[in-house]
Amino acid sequence: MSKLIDLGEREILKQIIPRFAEGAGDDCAILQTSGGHLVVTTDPVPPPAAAAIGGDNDPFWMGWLLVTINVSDLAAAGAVPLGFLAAIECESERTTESFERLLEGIRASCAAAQIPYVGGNLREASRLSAVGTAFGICDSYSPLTRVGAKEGDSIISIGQGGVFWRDALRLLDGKDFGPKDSSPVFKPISQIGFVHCLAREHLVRAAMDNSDGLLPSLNELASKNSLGIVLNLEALTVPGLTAEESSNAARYWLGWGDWNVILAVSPAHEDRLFELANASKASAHRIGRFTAEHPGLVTLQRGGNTALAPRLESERFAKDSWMLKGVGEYVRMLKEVPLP
Ligand SMILES: Nc1ncnc2c1ncn2[C@@H]1O[C@H](COP(=O)(O)OP(=O)(O)O)[C@@H](O)[C@H]1O
Ligand SMILES: Cc1ncc(C[n+]2csc(CCOP(=O)(O)OP(=O)(O)O)c2C)c(N)n1
Ligand SMILES: [Mg+2]
Repeated sequence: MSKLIDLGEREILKQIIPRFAEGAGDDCAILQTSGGHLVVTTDPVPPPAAAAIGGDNDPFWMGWLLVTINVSDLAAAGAVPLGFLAAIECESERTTESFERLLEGIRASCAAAQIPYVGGNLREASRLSAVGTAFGICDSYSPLTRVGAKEGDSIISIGQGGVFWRDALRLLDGKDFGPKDSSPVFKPISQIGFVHCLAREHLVRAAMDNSDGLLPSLNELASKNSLGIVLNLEALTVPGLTAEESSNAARYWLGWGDWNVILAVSPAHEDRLFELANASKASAHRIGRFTAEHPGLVTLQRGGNTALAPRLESERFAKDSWMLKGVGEYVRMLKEVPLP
């Protein structure tokens, strides 16, 4: 009898789930209604980096992250947010003050994402955990999915990369990283405010959020679209780096934590996309392109040097998952993966 760990999360989602659920396999479920497409997603919150890396156990950060994780999937679908629900399990001995900090985090993150916090569930348990559900709508246009990229399309990140690991590594080294309120280590922000503007104008061929990290997301896009991807490491710049840090800029982009949406965009639509991004003060970066060569694979390029992208997975139910060993193992991998 085989076990889930023999398959790993990706194979479970590929081989088992589709036999039971319709339409699984994208960032959101999509339901057609008379008023457009309803877009729905649900995800639990892991131990927030605020605690795991920042050593700050205020439940506010967990509430904040719960919303960002879910809303980021809505952003990837190009949806406009409609409502958020939180199913919370909590110890009966927890103070009301601590419980309210969790709710304050949810409320503040919902306000930042402009999504109303409209309900959820509450029951007692031996430890605090929460699962979010977010609803959105694409009224007069189709939701974005991971499939649809064409050879020659540009890969554009909506959202700045690398800031999470710039700050996280400073924190782990005991250095100053600025105010908690403006760092994605504590207050990660999704791209929900902007991606729908692009979807509405049909400027995007495929999209996915980078919640598992940039490299796994690019691998998934390459695989789902049967195309190769070339990631241009020189395009992966990070603001505010010291001279010492600047040689690691590309590396900082590769891990999870920045909550960006990665797009496939026809070169014909790029000018309009950057025009809209400027007008909305959204951050957009052309970081690579889709190719017909090496379908399913991601190649890293720096000048004339190229190399196959290393494995930097956050796969659940996997024997080699860093999640079994803790975030320190991920930090080690991120610092050590060989790059051209
Ligand atoms: N228990 C489940 N039942 C049905 N579909 C599922 C289940 N777990 C995951 N899926 C589907 O598999 C896909 C991938 O899930 P997941 O990795 O959680 O996506 P994301 O990383 O965007 O949160 C999604 O389409 C999701 O709806
Ligand atoms: C502030 C913060 N940012 C990022 C992380 C890391 N992180 C949060 S959710 C997640 C897994 C991916 O999330 P999602 O794709 O939404 O869920 P899943 O695929 O596990 O269902 C990771 C690696 C963290 N723990 N804390
Ligand atoms: Mg999920």
